[in-house]
Amino acid sequence: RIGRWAAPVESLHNCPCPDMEKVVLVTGANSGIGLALCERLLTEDSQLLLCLACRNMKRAEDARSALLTSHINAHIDLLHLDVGSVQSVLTAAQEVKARYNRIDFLYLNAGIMPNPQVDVKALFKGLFSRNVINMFATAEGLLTQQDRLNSDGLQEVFATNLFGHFLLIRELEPLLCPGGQTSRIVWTSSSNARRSAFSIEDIQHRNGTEPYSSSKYASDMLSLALNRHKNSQGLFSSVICPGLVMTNLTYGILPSFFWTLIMPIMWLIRIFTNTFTLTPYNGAEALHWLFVQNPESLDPRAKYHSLTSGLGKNYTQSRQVSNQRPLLPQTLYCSSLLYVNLR
Ligand SMILES: NC(=O)C1=CN([C@@H]2O[C@H](COP(=O)(O)OP(=O)(O)OC[C@H]3O[C@@H](n4cnc5c(N)ncnc54)[C@H](OP(=O)(O)O)[C@@H]3O)[C@@H](O)[C@H]2O)C=CC1
Ligand SMILES: CC(C)=CCC[C@@H](C)[C@H]1CC[C@H]2C3=C(CC[C@]12C)[C@@]1(C)CCC(=O)C[C@@H]1CC3
Repeated sequence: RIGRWAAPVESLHNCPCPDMEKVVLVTGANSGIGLALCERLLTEDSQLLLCLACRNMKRAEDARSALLTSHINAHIDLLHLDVGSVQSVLTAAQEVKARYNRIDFLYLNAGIMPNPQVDVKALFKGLFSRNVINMFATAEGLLTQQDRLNSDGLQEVFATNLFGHFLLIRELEPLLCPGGQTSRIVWTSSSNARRSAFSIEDIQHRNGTEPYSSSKYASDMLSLALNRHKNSQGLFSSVICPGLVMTNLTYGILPSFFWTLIMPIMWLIRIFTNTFTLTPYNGAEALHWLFVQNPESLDPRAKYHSLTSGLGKNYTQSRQVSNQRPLLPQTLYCSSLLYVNLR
């Protein structure tokens, strides 16, 4: 399995899509940043074949209807995918292989942060420290989560944010870079990704209280490793950070009325950090920006940040992924392969 990447000719069948139409699959496409991305992609390219991969088909249908109101002739497919379930990923990948002959863009956007807790004491202490801007940009030291085991016996955050997506990539290998074309993978990571939250001895973050931060750091490292292994075959992986965005995920941290109350403060903070993108449209900036870039011009070690200035201007900035342990991407990649092959 490890050596399998190029598309066998016999897998190129039953394709409903004309040759020039880009096939784009987005996980977690029914709300927040994923849905905003879909809207922006359809505005950018009306010829797209867009596949919304979602765990809840009612929400997926609603998202498709919303997208079709502004893009009447858009080609939008739905796919049932619970990225946190091994069986669902395998079934969904089979379905994708039956429907399409290639994937041009795979946006790995679905993500969870279960039972988040804000450390109010650390927040107040941070407000009066020199580290205040960094604290607002990265939430360092502010957030913990309570993870649990899923029905596959994996930690839920690891399974959803990282492993399910890695398994999906592996299963979709035959559709990536067929016939020498390029394919792109884009991970929605986070400024909350922190090296110190990740341990190769505890990949699933069973024993800690920052599984979200850990899983996002791991996705940064996996993307690095994918680039090392697959760039020469035409597969390019990128990670983005959407900033702080008001979505269901953030409404799980603090209630929406509280966010509405402190909105003026957040606009003020935006002047100093630019990372308070706040709307899903703004947060999807880097995801959209990558769509229109030539992959060969991208830095494989970069993390692309969606930023919004105090005056509301959106832009994308690249910063280096922090990797102070050069062997980590490789080790994580091999460990993930092991997980996939042991499933
Ligand atoms: N909001 C923010 O400030 C930031 C968000 N991010 C990242 O952005 C990404 C999108 O999140 P955001 O838009 O904010 O939040 P949302 O909760 O609005 O979106 C998350 C999406 O992922 C889907 N999802 C969750 N679990 C699964 C699963 N097991 N299988 C399939 N789909 C699933 C959700 O589906 P459902 O509706 O069914 O729950 C939803 O569509 C996440 O990866 C998040 O970590 C990163 C940095 C900041
Ligand atoms: C006055 C004010 C803005 C109070 C809010 C304090 C905190 C709740 C936020 C400060 C920085 C935020 C942040 C996130 C969540 C909410 C904060 C901790 C994220 C962790 C959300 C998910 C991510 O992936 C990154 C975000 C970084 C910043």
